[in-house]
Amino acid sequence: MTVTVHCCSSIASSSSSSSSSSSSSSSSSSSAVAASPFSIDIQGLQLSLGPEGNKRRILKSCDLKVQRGSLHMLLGPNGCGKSTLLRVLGGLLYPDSGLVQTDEPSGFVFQNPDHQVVMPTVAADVAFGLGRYVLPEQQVRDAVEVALQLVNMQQFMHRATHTLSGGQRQRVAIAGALAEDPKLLLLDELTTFLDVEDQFGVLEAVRAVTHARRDVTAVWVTHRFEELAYADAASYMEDGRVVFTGSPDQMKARLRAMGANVR
Ligand SMILES: Nc1ncnc2c1ncn2[C@@H]1O[C@H](COP(=O)(O)OP(=O)(O)OP(=O)(O)O)[C@@H](O)[C@H]1O
Repeated sequence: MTVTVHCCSSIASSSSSSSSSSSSSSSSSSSAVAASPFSIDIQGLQLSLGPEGNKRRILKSCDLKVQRGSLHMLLGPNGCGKSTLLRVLGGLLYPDSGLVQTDEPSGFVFQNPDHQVVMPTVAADVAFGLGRYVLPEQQVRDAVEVALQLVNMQQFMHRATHTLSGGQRQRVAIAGALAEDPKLLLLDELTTFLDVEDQFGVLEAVRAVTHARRDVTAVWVTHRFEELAYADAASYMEDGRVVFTGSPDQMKARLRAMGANVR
């Protein structure tokens, strides 16, 4: 039997892709993740995707460990499986086999903030996700304020979202995820559409969150090697598996050895 574990609960998993946004079910409790320094521990993860009868193996015996409270970057060529791995980490896809242990809950932020920042004002947008819980108004207000402070956007609380820059919108999207108090922030190519100033503003915000809240881990998918300057550690994926994990300097050395132009 293959056992897939998300945080402290285990799921017996024998088949692949599902698309639930909730990442775990109840059952036997284990403190394996809470007691370990790793917020992510993946071993031998295999996942196939595609139409029934024509599935393709996307993740191939993939291993990954990520230190709790770190900003961990995930790099690799197009199509190597970075986003798919992120979706497994967030419980949006279930592996065919392998062990997946992650802190929970997780919050996603995607490439295009226009798909996530949907409310007319910043405060309403950050509070949006909290709408599915029954919470006192003051608690929602406090959560919104704290989340906006974490990304240094508190002064924009009452601004109309359509007046924000791309980077500011990304930070609002991150605050929206943070308002739900995730332990894992899953960030997929957030800076693709941003100019340099916004790019580094968003990175600063994410790094500040992981440094202020040592129980929050961020996994940041990127193609931009200069962003390694903000990472605590990084992994490189190729063809469905993680082939290297190291410090930002070790990653840069590896990329240079592969012929990449990395300063
Ligand atoms: N639902 C799906 N069905 C079939 N194949 C899929 C599905 N989702 C992703 N794939 C394939 O899985 C492979 C990995 O995709 P993924 O998006 O994870 O790569 P990536 O490393 O994030 O790429 P990029 O850097 O271009 O965003 C690709 O070949 C993609 O076509």
